[in-house]
Amino acid sequence: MEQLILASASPRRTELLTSIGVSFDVQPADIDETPGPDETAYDYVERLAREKAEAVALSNPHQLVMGSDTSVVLEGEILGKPATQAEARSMLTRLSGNTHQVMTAVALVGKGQCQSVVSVTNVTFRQLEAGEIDAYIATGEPMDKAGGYGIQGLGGIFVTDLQGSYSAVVGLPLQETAALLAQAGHPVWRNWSRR
Ligand SMILES: Cc1cn([C@H]2C[C@H](O)[C@@H](COP(=O)(O)OP(=O)(O)OP(=O)(O)O)O2)c(=O)[nH]c1=O
Repeated sequence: MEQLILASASPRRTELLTSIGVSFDVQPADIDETPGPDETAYDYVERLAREKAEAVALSNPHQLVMGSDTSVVLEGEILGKPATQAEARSMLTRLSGNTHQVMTAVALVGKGQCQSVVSVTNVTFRQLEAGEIDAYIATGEPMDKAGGYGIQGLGGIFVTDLQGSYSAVVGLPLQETAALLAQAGHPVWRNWSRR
């Protein structure tokens, strides 16, 4: 198959895509991530995933390129990666005791075409104590993650319920990603070997 390029700087996405037996190159995309004035969170993550893939496809026209975006959405509001510790504190305080959505889009660009999917997962946090929020921020874990937490790390102790795709919360919905690749004529299982 044509070489697949993952247009992402996220170490979680590299790990997740590797875990389903796909081989690929990594080429992060640098795009403007400002939401449009009336853009819904759903449309926003889909557009960003597509624009990341398209940006990298420009210089790799004969390759398949995958882009993805994850946003945490609370009452319709997009919470991206916190820029400061104060912003992380404010996000975690708002997520405390509430249910939010994690929206992760994946887009696959090849031969001038783009296919995309959006996965929506409901995640519920218990009430968080102010002291534990501060201790969590001091670990550094929130800073490169949408919504200011990592479910796969220390942040896992905040989660009381999850409805949807765990892998999508970490950064890439595995079922949907494999389905996109299969649709493009590259079922992931063709590369599987004994392990
Ligand atoms: C909610 C949540 C997000 N995240 C991460 C996944 C993504 O890496 C990040 C969301 O930011 P993104 O902007 O989607 O991705 P990124 O900037 O890390 O990488 P790129 O745009 O180059 O693909 O948050 C977790 O690792 N665990 C979680 O529980």
